[in-house]
Amino acid sequence: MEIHINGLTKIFSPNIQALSDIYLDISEGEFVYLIGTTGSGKTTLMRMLTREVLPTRGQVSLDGIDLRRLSSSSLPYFRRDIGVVFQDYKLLPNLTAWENVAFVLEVCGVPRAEARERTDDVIDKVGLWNRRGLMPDQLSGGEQQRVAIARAIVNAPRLFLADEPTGNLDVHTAEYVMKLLLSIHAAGTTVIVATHDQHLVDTYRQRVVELHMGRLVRDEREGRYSISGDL
Ligand SMILES: Nc1ncnc2c1ncn2[C@@H]1O[C@H](COP(=O)(O)OP(=O)(O)OP(=O)(O)O)[C@@H](O)[C@H]1O
Repeated sequence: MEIHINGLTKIFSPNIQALSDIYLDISEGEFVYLIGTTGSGKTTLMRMLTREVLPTRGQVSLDGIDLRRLSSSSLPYFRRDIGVVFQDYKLLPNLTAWENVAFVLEVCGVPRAEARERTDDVIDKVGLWNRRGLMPDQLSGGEQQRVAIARAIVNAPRLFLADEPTGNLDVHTAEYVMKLLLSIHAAGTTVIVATHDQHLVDTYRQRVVELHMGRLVRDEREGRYSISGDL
């Protein structure tokens, strides 16, 4: 999915300007880290890509569609193309890990046999096959996070947004999750990862966009890391 952001500004209240005049283009299939200190506007920017937050000024277009022009009836269809893992995983507490993922396909009307197969595949991919029958409160934080990732990718989204996907994870699990995100990228999905984890950014190098107090202060495209390990 291709993203064009033009003069984007978000003012929550007279003294809270979360984003100031952002210009940013992201091509189909790119991987972008969104970095910046706490409160710099990363989450606000991502929530504007899903149209949860509307601009005060400026424009966000995905694949040439100006999000302001989307009708509320077309919003759910538009969002099916976007996989999201935000800090609150919002897993359904009364469904197992497997059911949390399958539920997405059920809502989208995918035939049952196909839904079962796709859910099995993705649960296996995130390394939760042996945990698939457990309820969210029986899973560790890192396992819940991987259920959230599985749920976000089961519908083969064209854009994947992750807010601090490795926050609170040990080094080993963080690495596992990161490789998972790189494999989603390798399959052609546009990926945006908001993170404070400088180690991650230095290890798996990709385009880096930095915000500071709502302004875009850095955009570096050099030194890509690919899933095959080439730098
Ligand atoms: N719904 C809201 N109402 C009012 N202010 C908000 C709202 N959402 C965000 N803000 C403010 O906008 C600014 C940017 O917040 P945002 O969550 O986008 O930053 P962030 O870079 O994601 O921070 P963190 O790294 O801590 O998650 C902050 O000052 C925040 O308090």
